[in-house]
Amino acid sequence: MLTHIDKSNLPSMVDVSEKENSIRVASAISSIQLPEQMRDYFTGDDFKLKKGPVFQTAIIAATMAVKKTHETIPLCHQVPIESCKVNIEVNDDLRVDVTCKVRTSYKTGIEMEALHGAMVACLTIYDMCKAVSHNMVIGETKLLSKSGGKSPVLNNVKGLILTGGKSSRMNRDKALIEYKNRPHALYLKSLLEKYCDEVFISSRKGQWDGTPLESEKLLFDDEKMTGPVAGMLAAFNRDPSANWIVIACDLPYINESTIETLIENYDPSKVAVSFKNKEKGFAEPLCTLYTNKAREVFEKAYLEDTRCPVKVLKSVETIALEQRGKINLSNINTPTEYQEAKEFLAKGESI
Ligand SMILES: Nc1nc2c(ncn2[C@@H]2O[C@H](COP(=O)(O)OP(=O)(O)OP(=O)(O)O)[C@@H](O)[C@H]2O)c(=O)[nH]1
Repeated sequence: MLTHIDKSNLPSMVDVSEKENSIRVASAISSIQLPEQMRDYFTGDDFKLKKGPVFQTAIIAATMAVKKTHETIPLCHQVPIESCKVNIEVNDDLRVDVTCKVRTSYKTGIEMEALHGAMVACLTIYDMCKAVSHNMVIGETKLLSKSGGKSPVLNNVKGLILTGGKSSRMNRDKALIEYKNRPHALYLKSLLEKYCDEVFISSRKGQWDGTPLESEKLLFDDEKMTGPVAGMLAAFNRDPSANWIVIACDLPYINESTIETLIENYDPSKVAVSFKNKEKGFAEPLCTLYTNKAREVFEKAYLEDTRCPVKVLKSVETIALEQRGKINLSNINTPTEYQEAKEFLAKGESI
C-alpha cells in the first residue's frame, strides 16, 4: 500500500501522530568533483576564496538546509533536529566528500534531512567556487545509514566470520562447535545476513574441506599471511569500497543488539566502530564494524610487522562503545569455558 496517497488518490502526508518517539539517526554522503585550478586555493583544511572560506560556508548551509527540509520536500514532516554534524574530506584528485549526520528523538525517520544537508553543502561548494571555474560535477548522493526505525540500515555492508584459527586451546574447531544447535559459524552467518548484502566465512585454503562449512561462501587468506588480520585483509581487498562487519567465530553471545549497536554508531569518518574490552578498555577488533578507511590502515600496519589487530586499532580513530545490556563479547577458548557458556545459554538467557 502506498502511504503517500489517500483514498481519493491525492497526495497526503503520512500520519505519524500515533507513533512513539524514538532516537533516530541518519547519515548521508554527497560528492563534488572540483577542477585542478582549485588546488591553488587549498590551505590544508579549506579553500580560501575572495567570497570566503568554502567548507565553513558549506557546513553552515548544510545545517540550515537540514532544519528546513520540510519546507523543500512537500510531504516531509517537520522534525525537531537535535544534532547535525557535517564532515568534509578532500581526496587527492580534488573530489570532495560531504557527509551529513542528523539526529532527533521523534516519530519518523530523518534520512531526507541528512540527504538534503549533504546535497546543499555540495551546491554551496559549487556556488563558492564557480568564480574560479564552472568545471565542477556534483556526483553521487546516497544514504549511508539510518537507525531508530524497525531495524537499522547500513548501505554497502558485508559480513565476515573469522574461522581461520587453529583452535589449539579448544582441541576442536571453534567454528564448528554448537551453542544454538548448529555450527556456531553458521549461526553468526545467519545473524549477519539480516544486515549485510553478503556474508563470507574467512578461512585458510582447504581448511573446511569435508565439513559442513565446505559449501559456504568461503574467503581464503593470502597463503603468505597468518592471524585474524590475514582474514580481514582478504575481505577488505575483496571489496575495498564496502563497510565490513567482522566477527570472530568464538564469540557465543553475539546477538541482534550487538550488530544493531555497531550499525547505529557507524561513522564513515572513523576507521571502525567497536566495543571496549571490559577489563582493559581497549577497542575490541574482532566484533567490529570497519569502514572503507580500514584497508589502508591494516595494510600499512601489516607491512610494518604489526600483526596484532588491537594495536592497529589503538593507533587510529575508532569509536569504542561500552558493553551494556545484551552486549557481551566474552570469547570462549577452552573446553571448560565452552561447557560453562553452553550451560548458561541453555538457561535461555541471552548473555
Ligand atoms: N582467517 C583467519 N582467521 C584467524 C586466523 N587466526 C585466527 N583467526 C581467527 O581469529 C579469531 C581469534 O583467534 P584466536 O583465538 O586468537 O586463535 P585460534 O587459533 O582460533 O585459537 P588458539 O589456537 O587456541 O589460539 C578466531 O575467530 C579465529 O578463527 C588466521 O590465520 N586466519
